[in-house]
Amino acid sequence: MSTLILGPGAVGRLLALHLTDNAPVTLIGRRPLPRRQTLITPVGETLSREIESVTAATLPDRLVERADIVHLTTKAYAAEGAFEAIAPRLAPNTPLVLWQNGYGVQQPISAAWTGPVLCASTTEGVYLDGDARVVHAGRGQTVIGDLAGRHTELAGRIAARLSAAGLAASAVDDIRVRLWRKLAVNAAINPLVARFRIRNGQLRDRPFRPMVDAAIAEVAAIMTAEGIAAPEDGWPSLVWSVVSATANNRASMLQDVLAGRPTEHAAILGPLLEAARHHGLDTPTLSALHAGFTERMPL
Ligand SMILES: NC(=O)C1=CN([C@@H]2O[C@H](COP(=O)(O)OP(=O)(O)OC[C@H]3O[C@@H](n4cnc5c(N)ncnc54)[C@H](OP(=O)(O)O)[C@@H]3O)[C@@H](O)[C@H]2O)C=CC1
Ligand SMILES: CC(C)(CO)C(=O)C(=O)O
Repeated sequence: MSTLILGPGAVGRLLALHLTDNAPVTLIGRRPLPRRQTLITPVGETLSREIESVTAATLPDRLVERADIVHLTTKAYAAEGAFEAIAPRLAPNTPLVLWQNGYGVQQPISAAWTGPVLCASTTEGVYLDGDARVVHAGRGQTVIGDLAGRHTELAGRIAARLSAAGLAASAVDDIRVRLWRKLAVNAAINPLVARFRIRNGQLRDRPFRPMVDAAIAEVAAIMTAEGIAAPEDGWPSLVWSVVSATANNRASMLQDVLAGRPTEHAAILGPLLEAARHHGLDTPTLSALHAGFTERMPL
């Protein structure tokens, strides 16, 4: 049996380099990658492995036939298109794990795919350094579950496989809540730091602090309406503690903007705005941030 990893970016290669010692792994990307891939661990050690890399067009039948799991590790905006390119060739009961941030692809792909669809939410921190190196900047935790709570045992097996490979993971029965909570924090931080091209910690200063507070208030109202319980100390405390803990970070959305790549604003702000519309809530701050990404309007 073998593992297919669709989307050979930072998360995809982190998984590949950890899982390859226990089972054959293939990376599927948009272009061939060097076979020899190197991981820089959080303590600065290097670990190199030979990993087969193909594209959807060159993916051989022998690998599709043997695949017992697909990890989908593209950005949210690319996930559905990437999966559609290989889905017709997979056995219809092949388990799929979605690693995207936000809540943009989890529902449509869960509804469309015939096999079990698990969602992963991770706090691992990882980035690419060229085509042959991936830097594991910070260890995190991954939680895995499916939206309907029908595949708990499978989620447990996948989490155990990841943990055995060195990536701490556990199965959960409330993955929807976990994804929304992460989205809530990302929505209060990422669009603002990307819009103003600042590090996370600068949000604590004027003129940004009131903007974060306004975003948090809107996010909190949406979470309440969606039935997502607030964290014990409240949303402001959670968001400001993440800002402090990541003060020196250039958040992922800012890195995308600086690199001229598309951002994941639709997967992060989109579901919040849709929920706000559904519940009749006003979202001037989140709407202006969303419009800034989609229409290039001033905030
Ligand atoms: N990096 C991190 O620390 C964390 C990331 N996440 C989430 O994980 C997801 C992946 O992030 P990350 O790994 O950083 O993103 P990257 O941009 O590093 O990787 C995405 C990969 O997907 C590839 N890709 C795009 N389209 C296709 C396609 N049609 N077929 C196959 N491959 C494709 C890209 O290829 P190409 O090089 O050709 O563009 C790239 O290799 C995101 O949703 C992110 O928010 C969550 C927590 C932490
Ligand atoms: C929490 C935060 C904002 C840390 O930078 C993050 O998850 C990201 O960069 O996407």
